[in-house]
Amino acid sequence: MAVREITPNVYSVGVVDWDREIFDELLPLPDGTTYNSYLVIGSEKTALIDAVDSDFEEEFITNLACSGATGIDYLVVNHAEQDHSGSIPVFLELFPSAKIVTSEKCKELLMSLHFIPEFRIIVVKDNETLSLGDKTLEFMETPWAHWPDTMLTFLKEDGILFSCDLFGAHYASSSLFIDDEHTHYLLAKRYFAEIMMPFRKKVSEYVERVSSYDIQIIAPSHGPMYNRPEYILDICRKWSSDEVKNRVIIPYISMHGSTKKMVSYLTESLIARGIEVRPFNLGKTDSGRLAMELLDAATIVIATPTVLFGPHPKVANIAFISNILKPKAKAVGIIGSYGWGGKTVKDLSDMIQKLDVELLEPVYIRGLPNEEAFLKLDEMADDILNKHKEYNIA
Ligand SMILES: Cc1cc2nc3c(=O)[nH]c(=O)nc-3n(C[C@H](O)[C@H](O)[C@H](O)COP(=O)(O)O)c2cc1C
Repeated sequence: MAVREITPNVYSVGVVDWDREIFDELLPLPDGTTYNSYLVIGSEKTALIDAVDSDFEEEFITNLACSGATGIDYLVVNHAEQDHSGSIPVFLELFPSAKIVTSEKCKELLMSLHFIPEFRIIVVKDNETLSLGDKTLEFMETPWAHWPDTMLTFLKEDGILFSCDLFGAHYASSSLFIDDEHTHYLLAKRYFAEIMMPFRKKVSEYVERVSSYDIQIIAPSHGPMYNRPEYILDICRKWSSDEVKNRVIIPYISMHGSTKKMVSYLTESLIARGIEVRPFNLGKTDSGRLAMELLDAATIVIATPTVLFGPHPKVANIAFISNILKPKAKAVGIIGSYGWGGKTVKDLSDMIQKLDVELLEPVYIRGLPNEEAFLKLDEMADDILNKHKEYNIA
């Protein structure tokens, strides 16, 4: 991506990864991503904010050469993850007098992840400032958004918050700023659900903290920048709250149709009670879409047949992922079908121990669902409705 000016003497020098389809070998990227890097040229010193993935170091170095900067004194590293830090070793070779400016925790990580020598690193603390002459950088420690090392950098004179992974979105775009908030919304939601949901209490704290600053632009490390910061601050405030919707999601697998009949029946039964429902066939759904729904649903009903004495592996995988993503749901139900025996309900309950949820009475039946099974599913729907009324959402 070409070097572009954001405000006088502040440039975007990052790269676009149009083709990336998966992140962390786990998260589908329907719209690619970007690795953003920003150059701040002060009257006395020049700082680069974050670097890019090592796959793009050639393009990155070309961007720096085209930026017009005569030298770079500091590389501010907000976060040590390799998609931002992978090109740091090459950068340090090309700019032998540049120093890395980062948090104590990030220093440890950079030294172990990239063997960066300690003498090249300056550690800064929360609220510390660094003068570049007519421009001043202020650092805010924000651990666990989403690694323990993370910090944000605020360029005071221009009101630009370099927010690293916080407020990001995986969105390959040639636009510097968001051109369509509607299109962006779902990508930001997917990103938040996959990356920030487990740390939403921290995110909530950080949203309030940065809201007290006079921010004109938020410049994240993935996706376009925000020249209307309140848009992303407002939605992150909502996503990081405890607020849930009168909605049930049903991740399911069915090999031969019995569990699917139960899912279809429960879906209709919930709709008849005025509850929104979203069944997810785990044979087809991408995990990011499911994560997005996990951000809103008050209840999760996991539906699986028994396979080799336990839940179907695709369902077990989603139960495991839900357990670590820590969605906001307040209740969980288990339904499904077995042939001769096993411990599916117990195994699944054990897999979601980290979730602070009420467990509904399971409906786990032998073979095809009969009238009695359908009555039990109606009872589960009644139970869900009552709970949603208790939560004041139905
Ligand atoms: C590969 C395979 C393994 C199975 N293992 C078990 C098992 O360990 N215990 C059991 O009760 N049923 C087992 N079953 C039977 C299914 O749980 C049963 O047929 C169920 O009704 C299938 O539900 P579905 O139609 O939703 O796929 C197994 C079925 C298959 C295909």
